[in-house]
Amino acid sequence: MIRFCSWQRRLALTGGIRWKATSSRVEKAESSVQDKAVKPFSAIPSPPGSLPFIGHIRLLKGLTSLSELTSKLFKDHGRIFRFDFIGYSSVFIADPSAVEKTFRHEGKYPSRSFTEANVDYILKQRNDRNFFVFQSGEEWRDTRSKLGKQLMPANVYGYCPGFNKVSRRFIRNVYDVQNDDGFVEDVRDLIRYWSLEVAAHFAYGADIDSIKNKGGLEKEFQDAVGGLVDTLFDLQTGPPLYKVFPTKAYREFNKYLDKLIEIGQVYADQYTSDIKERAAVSEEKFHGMSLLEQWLIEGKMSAKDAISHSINMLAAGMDTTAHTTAFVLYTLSKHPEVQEKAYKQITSVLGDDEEPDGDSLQKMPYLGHHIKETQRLYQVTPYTARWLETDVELLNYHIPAKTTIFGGLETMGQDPTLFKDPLKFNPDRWTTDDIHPFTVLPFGFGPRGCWGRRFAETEMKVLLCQVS
Ligand code: HEM
Repeated sequence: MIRFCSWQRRLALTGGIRWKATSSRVEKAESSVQDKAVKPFSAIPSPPGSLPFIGHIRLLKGLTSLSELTSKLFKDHGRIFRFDFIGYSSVFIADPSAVEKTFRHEGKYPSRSFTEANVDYILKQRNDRNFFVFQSGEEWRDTRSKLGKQLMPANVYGYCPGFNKVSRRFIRNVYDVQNDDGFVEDVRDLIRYWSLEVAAHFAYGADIDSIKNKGGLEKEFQDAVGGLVDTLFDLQTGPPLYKVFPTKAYREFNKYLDKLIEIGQVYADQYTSDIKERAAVSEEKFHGMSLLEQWLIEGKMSAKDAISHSINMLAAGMDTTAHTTAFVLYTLSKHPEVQEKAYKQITSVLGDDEEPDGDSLQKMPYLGHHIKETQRLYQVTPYTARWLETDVELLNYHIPAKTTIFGGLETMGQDPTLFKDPLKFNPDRWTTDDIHPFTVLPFGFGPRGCWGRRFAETEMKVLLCQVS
């Protein structure tokens, strides 16, 4: 097994803020639940100093991680607090039953937040509304229904041979950067290459060697995805001045999106040129074909839409999976007992030189528990988000319709009232402990939940098998 150094300090970029609930916080939360009278929205605890229209915007100044701020606010206010921001109020909750209730009220067209409308506005200006993650209402529902078939287990498992190949290449790359003592200092770039290569495999059927192609399209793609995510953050957390003039964030968002579309088109031209000849395929052959090929062959959407959705999958799956995988390897390196258990399970299912496929992966539940436990402590997104069309009552407070409700995943994942010994890394808790299902939701929930969950979990399990 490859030995990884522990890189906790350097990797704790977005999550990993640890704190212990103080008794006053828990008491405060419990007392509010015990008081049965429903209180008005204005009574929800909130940081002081909210100004007209801009609200608490001053608290965002100089912030590099929103979760840093919200962890503090949960500590200060308990399980629910209100945050005012450019004319809107959002509510943050750290209670699994309240998170569940929010999802149960999400309606036919779940929406993540009012900021979706901001992105929708920009896409309308571009006359470019076929990006799945940003779609809403009937348009979103229609797209999602057209993409259902590709999520079937047989289809996802059909990519295992490609995932194995890319994972073997990752290991070879890791060996290349090992030091004389057999340790690897920093594998973040290699993990990002791996996640781009697996995503390019299922999205386009591309076989990319990022190290060999250094400086090529892959690097441009990664930079564009990173840039897009950063500008999205700026667009969503600043006043919508781009409606008045093209702000820097607005121009950059468009620049990165144009770049992604350009690269998607290059991949599409390169890897689907023989699509017409392959149009008559049996169901069995269909599995294992790239997403783009399948969508083009199915013909339920235009080629332009199919290309946009394939870029969307690549972009949505790349950094999320890389981040999670970095921490999966980190927790593996930190906990020899976890390595041992994973190794035993893998070798009890796979023979020498045998590679994992859908059947064998299903016989390795421990790998799933290891991933889930990693996600409990090291979240990609520290919140779930929903914007409801109807009023709802949460934790004895009235929440009016059209309020964004954020579920504090990071806070709940480390809450000692929800997890025994919460800072202990223990994958076995997922078989033994009684855990509320809405406490750890790294992929969100429901019809608007992560489209690529099965892809991500399969890729990571294949990598774990290859690493052992
Ligand atoms: C460990 C890796 C990943 C994590 C942690 C993750 C997490 C998430 C989360 C939290 C959401 C929002 C869900 C909600 O609002 O309920 C989401 C949405 C989405 N994810 Fe992932 N994701 C991962 C990998 C992937 C991959 C590999 C793909 C593509 C194959 C993908 C495609 C999407 C898409 C398209 C959406 C938007 C779905 C919609 O709006 O209907 N994700 N993801």
